[in-house]
Amino acid sequence: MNLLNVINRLRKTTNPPTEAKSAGSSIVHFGILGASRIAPDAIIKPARCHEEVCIKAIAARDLGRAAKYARKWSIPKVYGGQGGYQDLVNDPEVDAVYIGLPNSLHCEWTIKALSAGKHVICDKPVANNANDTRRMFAMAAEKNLVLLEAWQPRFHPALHRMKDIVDCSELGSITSMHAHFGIWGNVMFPGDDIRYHYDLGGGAFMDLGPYPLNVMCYLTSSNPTVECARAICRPKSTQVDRRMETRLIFADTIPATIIVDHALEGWGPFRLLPRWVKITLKVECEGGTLEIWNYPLPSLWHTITVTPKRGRRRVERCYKRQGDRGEEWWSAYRYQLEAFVDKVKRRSPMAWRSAEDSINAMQVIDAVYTKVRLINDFQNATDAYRM
Ligand SMILES: NC(=O)C1=CN([C@@H]2O[C@H](COP(=O)(O)OP(=O)(O)OC[C@H]3O[C@@H](n4cnc5c(N)ncnc54)[C@H](OP(=O)(O)O)[C@@H]3O)[C@@H](O)[C@H]2O)C=CC1
Ligand SMILES: O=C1OC[C@@H](O)[C@H](O)[C@H]1O
Repeated sequence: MNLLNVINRLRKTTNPPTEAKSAGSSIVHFGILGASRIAPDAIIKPARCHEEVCIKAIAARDLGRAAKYARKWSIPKVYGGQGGYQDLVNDPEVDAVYIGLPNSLHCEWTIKALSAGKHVICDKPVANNANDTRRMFAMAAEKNLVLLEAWQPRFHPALHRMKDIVDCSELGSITSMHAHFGIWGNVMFPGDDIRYHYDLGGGAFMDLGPYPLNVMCYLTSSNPTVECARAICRPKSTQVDRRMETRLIFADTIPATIIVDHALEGWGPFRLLPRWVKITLKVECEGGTLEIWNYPLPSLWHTITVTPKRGRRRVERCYKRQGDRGEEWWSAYRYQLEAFVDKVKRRSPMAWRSAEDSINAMQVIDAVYTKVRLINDFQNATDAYRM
């Protein structure tokens, strides 16, 4: 590992080069709903370096905000005001819609986009609950359109490498798993952030839980039952979890713990020293342990540490797999876009997150909230969008 190479890779990951676009009709034109913070990383920059993708339009609730965002990111069409989102969804020049709205709006706008005949990438968690998730994917299937929950680590080679290590005989069967995803939310997000509002589908487990949960489902090729859960709510809230601790059982026998936290404790004397993030995942196996650091954003930097009971400990990194498409500097979002376009074009993607993956994960999220009795009048939201 050479520091200059790492810096060069990171520079391209965060600011990718612009690819020449392929001829007209083969391009997938995207519209973006919401001038969100995540859209540049999730779709705008990946589109820049995908020869078959162009960003055609942006819609924001406020036209001025949409126009400013469009200027910043060189997006040709702008929609705003009360009907702005629907106007974008109706635009005949838009083939696919990226949804980076608050969680409580994912179902409504996915259904509206699918109804207008658009393919959809909807950010994680794909909905507020499993019922809505089922309806969204049923409609995508009925309309023969692609719907993808944007949980981007699933597309990154680092996770594929982990899965290979688990599936080969080197460490034997998994015996338990432990994950922690905590962030210093007070500094990273404003006090009125969407993550802190019950009505917008907020909560630490809604926001951070999908990462460790989905990795564990992927590694074990199974869905867990929820044994117990404990929530600590945000100050002055009885509905929005600041921290959630859960115990799950995968494949009937594998115990797992997941802790997510939007207000990570500090460290050192009196825990006064700040800590930005805590992202650990440890997989205990009969023949040793497997750990990954930075499973949420592996394209920035990650380590996969393999510690066999017999044999030497080693540290691996995997940004591109031999024989697969991709570049070392591709972000997980770029790998995700590659797969999405492959699906839209009826080609075989290198990896995929299926409807079942998303529905099953949402069922677990529902079950966690039910355990801590924070659930939930989310289900009521369903009626408003019933077709
Ligand atoms: N996959 C990933 O790596 C990540 C995924 N996410 C997911 O992306 C989504 C958006 O997150 P993030 O970009 O951080 O959020 P932001 O708050 O930056 O963006 C949310 C957007 O939603 C729109 N919006 C519509 N209705 C409302 C409302 N009532 N209140 C607030 N905003 C509203 C706003 O758009 P407008 O411009 O129209 O006002 C705003 O731009 C979430 O689902 C989150 O879980 C977030 C971070 C990382
Ligand atoms: O998806 C996400 O990933 C990173 C987190 O910091 C953020 O809260 C979340 O929305």
